[in-house]
Amino acid sequence: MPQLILLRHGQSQWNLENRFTGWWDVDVTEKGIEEALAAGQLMKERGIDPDICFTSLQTRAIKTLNLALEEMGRLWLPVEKNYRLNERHYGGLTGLNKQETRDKHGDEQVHIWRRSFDTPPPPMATDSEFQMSNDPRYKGIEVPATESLKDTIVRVLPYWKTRIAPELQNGQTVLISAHGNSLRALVKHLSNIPDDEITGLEIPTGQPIIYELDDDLNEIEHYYLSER
Ligand SMILES: O=C(O)[C@@H](CO)OP(=O)(O)O
Repeated sequence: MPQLILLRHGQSQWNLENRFTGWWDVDVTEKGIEEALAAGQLMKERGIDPDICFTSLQTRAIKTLNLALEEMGRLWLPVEKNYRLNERHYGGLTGLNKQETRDKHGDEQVHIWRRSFDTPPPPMATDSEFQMSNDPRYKGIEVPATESLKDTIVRVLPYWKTRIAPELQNGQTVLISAHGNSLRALVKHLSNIPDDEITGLEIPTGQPIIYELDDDLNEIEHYYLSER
């Protein structure tokens, strides 16, 4: 039966500083490194044995994957990186402190920006210091100015359908190292979660989530590996 492992990157520098991050490329912290190593150790202990891995174009997810794979003795596994697994683009909020933004705009407005299904944050200015449009990794890709969770789902799902699902259907065990919102997109799809419920799901950093799937990739069950 196909098995899928979802892993959110370990704590990032801007998770620690409580700043809106999105497509800005921050590294993992010391704690994030420890979380990634612990995730790898846990997967190794429990006999989780991926055949192929997918990740985003962002350092925090790539590094988490590499640290976990090293711990598992699996640095040699094939890894495919794609911007479609990136975090949701946080638009003009990128770089701002989440608490300061609440103090300025109110809890309700910030909650809408963070957790509404289809209301995107204000767009990022073209001359923002956090603009990623000219970053070489996004050559040929239209970097969004902002994204809602709905927009993120629209970008993630075609990649799931064309690249990831076929690997699972071929009997490969797949490990995906990604981000809070790109993983929400996948979890929503896999577990059939309604629009108004998925925004309430908080995915912890560095905790492998196992999806056991049937041959049509319908969920049989899912669980946090640490809880089994
Ligand atoms: O800042 C971000 O990019 C994300 C993930 O850390 O935050 P949020 O919890 O608001 O989706």
